[in-house]
Amino acid sequence: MTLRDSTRMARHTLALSLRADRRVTFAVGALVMLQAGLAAGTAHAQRHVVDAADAHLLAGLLAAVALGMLSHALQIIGWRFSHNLRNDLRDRIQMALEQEITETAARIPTVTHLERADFLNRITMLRRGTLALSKTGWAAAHAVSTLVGIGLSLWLLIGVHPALALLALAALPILPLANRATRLQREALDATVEPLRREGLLHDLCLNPDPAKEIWISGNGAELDRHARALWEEAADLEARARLRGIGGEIGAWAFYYVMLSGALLLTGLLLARGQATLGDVVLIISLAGQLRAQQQSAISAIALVADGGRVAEHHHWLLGYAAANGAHRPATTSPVPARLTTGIELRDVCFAYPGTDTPVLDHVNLTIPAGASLGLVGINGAGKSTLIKLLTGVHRPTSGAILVDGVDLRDHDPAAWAAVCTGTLQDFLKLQTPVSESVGAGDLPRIGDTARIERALSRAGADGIVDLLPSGLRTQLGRTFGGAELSHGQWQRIALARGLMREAALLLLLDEPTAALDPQAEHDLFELFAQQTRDSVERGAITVLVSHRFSTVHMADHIVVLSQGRVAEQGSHDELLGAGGDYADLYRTQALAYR
Ligand SMILES: Nc1ncnc2c1ncn2[C@@H]1O[C@H](COP(=O)(O)OP(=O)(O)OP(=O)(O)O)[C@@H](O)[C@H]1O
Repeated sequence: MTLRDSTRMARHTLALSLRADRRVTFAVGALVMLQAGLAAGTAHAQRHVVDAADAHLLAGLLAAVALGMLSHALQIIGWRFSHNLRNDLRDRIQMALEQEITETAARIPTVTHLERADFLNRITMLRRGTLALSKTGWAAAHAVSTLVGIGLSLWLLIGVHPALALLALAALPILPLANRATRLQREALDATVEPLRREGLLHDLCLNPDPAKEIWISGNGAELDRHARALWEEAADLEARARLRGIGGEIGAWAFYYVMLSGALLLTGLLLARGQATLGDVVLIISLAGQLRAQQQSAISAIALVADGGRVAEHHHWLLGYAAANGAHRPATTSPVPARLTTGIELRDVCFAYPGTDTPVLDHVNLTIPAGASLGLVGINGAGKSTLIKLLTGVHRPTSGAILVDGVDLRDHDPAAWAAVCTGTLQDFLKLQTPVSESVGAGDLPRIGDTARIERALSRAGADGIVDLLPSGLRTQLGRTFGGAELSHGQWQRIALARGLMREAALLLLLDEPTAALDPQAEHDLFELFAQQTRDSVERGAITVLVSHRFSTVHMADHIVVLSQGRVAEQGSHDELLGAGGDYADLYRTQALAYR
């Protein structure tokens, strides 16, 4: 944390406050600054009330009472107003910050960062700290106002006796200790991020219907709960100990302050006894001593809040740096995505390792998919098929090597523009719990209301029969979470497939085991349909890539690639691979025998 982080965040949050409501921001600013003079004004008036009464000056007494009342009333009313308005602004600043964080993370191309534990930890620390961030600007304004107020109180104290200025210095040791207390708390909060993320995940497992079924059968619920509770207790314990350590130091410093305050009162008593101070001065000291303590405490809290905002701002700074370094602010397109493919897609010496690992999942893959062709990808579990699909969509980028689209590196295309011409269904598809029309239409958001297209997609995915059985057809709410109709896993998969078929003019159709829950004949029929559509879309040069463990389906593809441990083990047409007599031929014959 640096002073620069704190200042930058204070300026940024005040700018957000202005953006949220200009007039209220200025009004609150004026009220906060007014507070500085009102405390001294009240004490000053009290002194004159006593001195005027002592001297039997009725006019002076009335004027001092009126001034004191006005000053005190403005102080209380101003504080109430500014406090409520500031809370409202703070909520709006916090919302704007949350939005900024989400948008910054969403602008980072690929999803690689979402699979990095350090990124997820940072984002969690940042999101847990948005309240602290949102307070930074107004805390800084409040600190300035109270410091001015302390200055005015001191000026009045010095007027009675210069030694009384020491009362202001007596609070100084509290400042670093209060700062230390918030630092310890923030460090504890940051240190508990990972255990609390684990705890949340474990509890979600028990509350989410899909994993909850397996947990029920395995009888692991109580154990998971115990484990989650232990993680929570560990985190709560760490935070509580940090709070106690912080408070311990502060108590000592406040004790010192009260010793000094007693000394100030004693000194004023002595001055009064010697006739060097008036009764009004004694009242002034008593009043200011109370006010000064409140002002000092307020200034210390405000400064500690600004410092805490600076600590969280360090995570904010990290996120902006990460986003900038990873292309979130790069000019959108260096090369426009073609409207049609003419040569096709080439993987040139592509290697890939998942973030945080060194193991190559794809190892020097060289492969050409001609425009207008269908590609079948086969290989045992873990061979790298889904990873290859993810690289083709731009969800991840090759660690080395390149993917060329009509000869242009995929990195040179705007990731969003490339994603807009890709479609398909992935292995871990979404079960969108919305009305059927939206669950399918979401595959092509601009056409979410195009009923004819939705019906066409459902029919191509063989899901029209499912909708016919639903009580309100396309308007039927899906999923139990909102009291809708529940589907079987295979039916959900057909809906997901229909969603993937919404983009009729896509250049790349990716099907990663899209029909694993369907019987082999249904999968065969569907892929026959897709292969035919690929051939029909010859003028767009669209490519279809299918991952499947069923050779009876894959054999229809124009080109087949066998992946083994991230490498291309064999490739060619079905006939070429059968003729080669390698692993593909063996596995094809084994499956053919099994289905005979
Ligand atoms: N998000 C990830 N982070 C780290 N490693 C991963 C990740 N996803 C997959 N892997 C690893 O990459 C390798 C290839 O996985 P991939 O999902 O591409 O295989 P696959 O051929 O599609 O397998 P399957 O037939 O089981 O779907 C596996 O060894 C897996 O452990």
